[in-house]
Order: sequence, then C-alpha cells, then structure tokens
Amino acid sequence: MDDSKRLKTIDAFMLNSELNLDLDDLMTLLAEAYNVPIVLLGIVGRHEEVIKACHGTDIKTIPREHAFCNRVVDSGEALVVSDANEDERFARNPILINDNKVVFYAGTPIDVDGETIGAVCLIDNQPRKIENENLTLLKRIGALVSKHIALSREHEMLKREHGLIEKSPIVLATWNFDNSLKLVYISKNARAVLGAEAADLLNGNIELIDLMCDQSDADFTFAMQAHMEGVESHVCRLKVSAPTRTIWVSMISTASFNDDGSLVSVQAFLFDTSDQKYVEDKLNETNQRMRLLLEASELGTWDWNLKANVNQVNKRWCEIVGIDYEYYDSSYRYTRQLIHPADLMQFEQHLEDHIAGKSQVFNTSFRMQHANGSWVWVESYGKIVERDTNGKPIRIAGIHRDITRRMESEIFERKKTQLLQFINKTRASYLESNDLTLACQTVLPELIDLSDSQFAFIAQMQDHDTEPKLFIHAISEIVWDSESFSQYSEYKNRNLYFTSFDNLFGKVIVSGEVIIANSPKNHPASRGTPKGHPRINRFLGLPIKIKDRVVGMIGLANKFESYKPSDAEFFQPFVDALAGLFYAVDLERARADAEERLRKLAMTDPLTGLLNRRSFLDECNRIAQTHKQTAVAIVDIDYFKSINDTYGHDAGDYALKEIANINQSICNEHGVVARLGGEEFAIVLVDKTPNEADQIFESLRETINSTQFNYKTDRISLTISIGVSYTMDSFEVDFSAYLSVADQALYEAKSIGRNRVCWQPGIR
Ligand SMILES: Nc1nc2c(ncn2[C@@H]2O[C@H](COP(=O)(O)OP(=O)(O)OP(=O)(O)O)[C@@H](O)[C@H]2O)c(=O)[nH]1
Repeated sequence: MDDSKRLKTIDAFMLNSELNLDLDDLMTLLAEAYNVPIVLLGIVGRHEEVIKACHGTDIKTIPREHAFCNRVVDSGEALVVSDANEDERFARNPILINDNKVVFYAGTPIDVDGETIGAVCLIDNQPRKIENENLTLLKRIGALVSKHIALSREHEMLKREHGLIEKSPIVLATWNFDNSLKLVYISKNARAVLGAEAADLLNGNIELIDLMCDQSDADFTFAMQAHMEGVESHVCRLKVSAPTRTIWVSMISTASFNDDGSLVSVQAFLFDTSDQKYVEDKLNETNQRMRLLLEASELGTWDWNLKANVNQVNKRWCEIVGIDYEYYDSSYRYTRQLIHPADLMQFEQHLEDHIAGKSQVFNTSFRMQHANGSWVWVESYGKIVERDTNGKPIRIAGIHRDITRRMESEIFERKKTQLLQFINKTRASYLESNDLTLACQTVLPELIDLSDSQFAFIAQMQDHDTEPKLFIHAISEIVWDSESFSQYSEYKNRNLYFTSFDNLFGKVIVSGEVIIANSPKNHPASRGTPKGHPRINRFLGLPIKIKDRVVGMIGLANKFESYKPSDAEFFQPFVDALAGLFYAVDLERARADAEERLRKLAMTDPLTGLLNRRSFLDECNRIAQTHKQTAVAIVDIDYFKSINDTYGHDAGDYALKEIANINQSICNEHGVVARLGGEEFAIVLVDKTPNEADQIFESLRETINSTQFNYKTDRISLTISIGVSYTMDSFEVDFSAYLSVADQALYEAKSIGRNRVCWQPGIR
C-alpha cells in the first residue's frame, strides 16, 4: 500500500527519541487495569516499529513485517488476536517479546492529522479474551494518546522555532491588548540583542521603552499607538542603548484584531541593523561630501531615468545653460532641444553605444544653447547606474563640465591653422593653374565650412569698361527656377556678373566696409531676395581692397549663429591674400596687354598696318606647312617718286595707305598682304592655279589703274607693276629666294612699260 502520506506525517523527530512522550506511566496504568504483562505504544515507520512508551519490556524496535501493530496501521482499525497460535496470520510470526511469543494482542490505532501512525497495544504470552466494553475503553485511550502525540509534536515544533529565534539576532515580542498593550512574550535572546533579560522585561523590572534613546522612545510609542488606532503593520528604526554600545534596531510589527476591529495583540520582530545603518550613514555622508565636492568643482550632475524619460539635474547643471533651477523641465525632450543640432547626432550615437554596452562610459562634448542665446560647450561624462531584472539599463547618471573657454580657444587655434592652410591652398591652386576663377572655385567649399555658413561667393570688380560690374569667380549652387538655372549656367561658363549695386552686397562694394546683417530683411540696404530664393537669415560681406580701392568682395550667408565682427577679423588674412591675387592678376593682365601691343608693333608696318617684311616671311613659312600651291608677288607703285615730288610726302603717304587697303580688300581672303618697304608690297596667294592667281593680280592692277585717289584738292592717278613667282610645292621653300624671283619678274614689268603683271618665266 502507498503509505507515503502517512510517513510524511511521522516526521523524523516523532520516530527518534527526541520526542519524549512521557507516557510510560500510562502504559503501566493500562497493564494494571487490563491485567496484562506488556503494554506498549509503537509508531510504525517505513521499516520498523519504534516503541515510544512501554510497560513490561525494554524492547525498542520491532521489524515492521513482524509487528502486530502494522496490521492496525494498515487497516486503521483496532485489532484483537486472542490466540496467535490459532490464527494463521500470526502462527509463524517469529516475534518474541521478553523471550515469549506474542499470543494475545489487542491494539487500537493512533491517528494524527487523519493518518494512522501507530498503535497502543496490550500483549500477553497466553491466549485471552477482551470484553467489548474494555476494547471500547482501549480505543478511547488510543484517541486520547493520539491527541497527546499531536500536541506534543506541535509543542516540540514551537520549542524548536523558539530555540531558533533565541539563537538568532532577531528578538520576537508579543504584547496583548487590554486597555493598554502589555508585553506578554519576548524571546530569550533579548539579552544578547537588546541587553536586557527577557524575564526582567516581562515582569516589568525593565520597560522596553526605557532602553531607547534620543527620539526613539517617541518612535516606539508612535508605532504602538498606530496599532491601537488600527494600523496593521509598521516598520521603524529605533536607537537602543545596549550595555556595551548603542545600537540601531529595526522593528517590524504586526497587529491582530478582533472581528469588531478591536486590537487583540501586537507581535514584533526587533533586529540589530547597526551595521546596515552604519553603511547607510557612511553612504549618506559620502553622498553629502560628493555633493559638496561637485558643487565646489563647478560640475553639473544629471541622472536620467530611461524608463520614465526624466532627467534630474542639479543647480549647477542649470547654471551652465543659464536656466532657473525652479523652472527646469526634467523631460528628456527638453534637454535634447538644448543641444546644438550639429552635435545632436554624435551625442545620441554615444548614448546609444553606451546603452548597447559598446562603451564602458558615456563621454562626449557638445554645444548647448544658453538661455541668452549663445552656445556653451559642455563635456558630459556618465555611466549606467541601474538595470532592471533582465539587465536592461534603466538609469544613467553623470556630470557636466562647462568647457566653453577651452573649446573656443582650441577651435580658434584649429581654425587659424585651417585658415593658413586654406590661404596657402588658394595661392598654390592659382600658381599651379594660373587661373584665379578655378582657384576660387576650389576653395569655396572650405570657405563655407570654415565660416560655418550655408552659402558663399567670391567676386571681383571689373570696371575696365564703362559700366562697373562684379565678376563672380565662385558661388554656391542656388537654383530655384529657370532664370536662376540659366544664371548658374552663365556662372559655369564663367560669364556671371552682378551689375546692380543697390542692395546688401552692393553696399559692401560701394561703402568698402564690412557689412554684418544678422537680420538682413531689416537692414536698410537690403532689397530682399528674388521670389523662390532660399531664405537668407544672416549675411556677412567682406570687401577686398587694394590701397583703399575696392576690387572685390566675399559674401557669406546663413551661419547657424550670428556673424560677429570677430568673424570678419578672422577672415582678414584670407581677404588680404585674395586682394594680393587680384592685384597679381591685374598686373599680369597689364603686362600681357603691353607685350601684345609690342608684339603687334614689331610685326606691322606703322603707316599701313600691314605685316612688315619679317613677319611676312614668318607668315609665309607658316603657310608653307599647310598649303602646297603658292603664288608670291611684289607690287610696286609706278613713278612713285613723282607723286611725292608733285603732291608732297603726305600725299605719297596717303596714296600708300590707299593702295594698301585695295591690296587687302582684293587679296586678303586668298592669302597674305604685307608692305616690304618704300612703295613696295608683297602678296602671297595660296591654293590658286597660276591662272586664278593671275586673274586676281590683274584685277588688282586694273582696280588701281581705274581708281582716282583724292588727296585734299588733288586728283591723283596711279598704276602698279606686279612681278610674280610661283611654286607647286611650297613645303620647305625659301620664300626670300622666291621674293627675289618675283623681284626679277617685277623688273621685267618695269622695263617693258609698267602697269602690268609679269610672271616668273616658264610658269604661264
Ligand atoms: N611718301 C613716301 N615716299 C616714300 C616712302 N618710302 C619711299 N618713298 C619714296 O618712294 C620713291 C621711290 O622712288 P624710286 O625707287 O626712284 O622709284 P619710282 O619713282 O617709283 O620709279 P619706278 O619704281 O622705277 O617706277 C622715293 O622717292 C622714296 O623717297 C614713304 O614711306 N612715303
């Protein structure tokens, strides 16, 4: 059968000798009453029956399988065996008590918690009978013994519990209420814990409240009063003067009440928590010291609850950003909106990394907006200080340090270095490309970056023509409609000019002064922006000057913060560098113009503007590279000396210029015309057959022959003679030699009557 439940009821102490039932006298009484030699009380365990009280034997245990009582336990009923010898269930039972076989047995069950755990039995070594009423009496005695055992067990358990408490540092106390609370129990360890004997406390020699010092007697009275007023449980901490030292005792008390709500009793645990209090005090002290230290060290503190999204800060934190502590809004959203937009992403990335466990600490620097509108640099250092049961961070705490001064000087130094590099880059770019526009375009993005602006342009004045205008070397791409698009295309083609100066940037040019407009629409010079143009919130115009003459400007717009005079000062070296470059470019341009003029002068005949002999020969050699058929002619005015003589030298000059013009108008499109000197011209015709060339020369001769040259009041008629040489392959030809050949043909023309075209012999 399954007797596990029953065995559970018979716990260890019931089987061993610890539980002294003190029932041996009862067993003797029963032996006498029933007139039997042996009476015993046995508890049947898993393997044996343990005799807990007996009369007439010293036996301690009986193997379970031989125990008659086991039958009682199995059936839960009383058992009477009048003669075991006659009963086949027991006939071969080897059990002997006092060397005698058990012959008579009458047992009644012992029931505890509804389980039969053993039996009280009468035993004899002779057959006997038992009257019914005697059996009933035995059963009643069995029931009484059952109760006694249950009570003994409970008593033992309580004793153990109390024993435990008495060895522990926890004092258990009970007060009963009868008009007032009276201490009716206090565990013995009161002496060890509170330094007063339990007996003294119980009989009133010592009052518990008298042990308490400072305000603790009031706290104790308050606790008891609270229970009398219906409070069920209460916790307080009491300072107690124990004989050797003062201790801190925590008291947890609970009250029990009648159905009508009237107080019955109060039970309390009192335990020494001095160590804990010491640690707490130390912690408070440390915290206090930390707080003072933090305040003295100018550190702001923050404590951010991630769950509630609330950021608690101290006064100093508020001071750093100029906020009144009383009006501080602890929502994280508020803190977030104080952070500079340019720093926010980095700030949140650091935070995320720390929460995700990627960094040991959260440590970053960023700008926060001060209540006065300026930006302060803050260094933040924090750490997760609390996690939930799943290990998820729920609190981060840290400190803030105002590092504005340090950062501003660091940034200023860094920017200064950047500016120098930037200026060098501009110069190097110009020197490398000899292209100022390209140099300006190259550095424009860095200029925007360095000035924290959104837009910028670099422009140079061009007033070589009558209308002054501003040439845009470089400008941010701002396109919002087709017109601005074509403007930007003009810029790409290096053809964008600003011509109107009746506006904000014009003011820079006209006044030659730095213009700072942090609210441009309110500036008197502002004419607004075209419809569709991105908003210009802030503007800084820097004039570029050479010896007080404005030669250009830099325009910067939409810095996140206000432009300040210090910005203009900061960029002055760059402005000067640009002025230097503008000056260099102007000088270079003037030098190139002069050179070009000189070159042209060296190449041309001053009277007629035609090429001179040397440049004519150069031109012929150039032509020879690409053209094969070339006719070379020398044109000479007939009897020119007599023109000079008759009409004067000026008239002669006039005639020379007129003939030069006719030469050009007829021959230029076919080749090159030059004046060789005196009244002699040279003409080269290219890609013409001898006949085609001859027609052109003939037409030239005829034109001059039929033209009347009017000089002042004089009517002058002229003729020319032309000598022509010709080559089919002009490559590597010596044109000086060909000129000589043409000269010979000219001589021929002169000698046979003038006003004619004569060819090199053998060509036509
Ligand atoms: N007005 C003027 N006369 C010049 C210039 N250069 C040369 N002459 C003159 O041109 C004249 C050339 O005369 P000649 O070489 O004798 O020849 P010609 O009178 O044209 O006679 P043929 O060539 O034989 O028909 C000289 O009187 C020069 O002084 C010039 O630049 N201007």
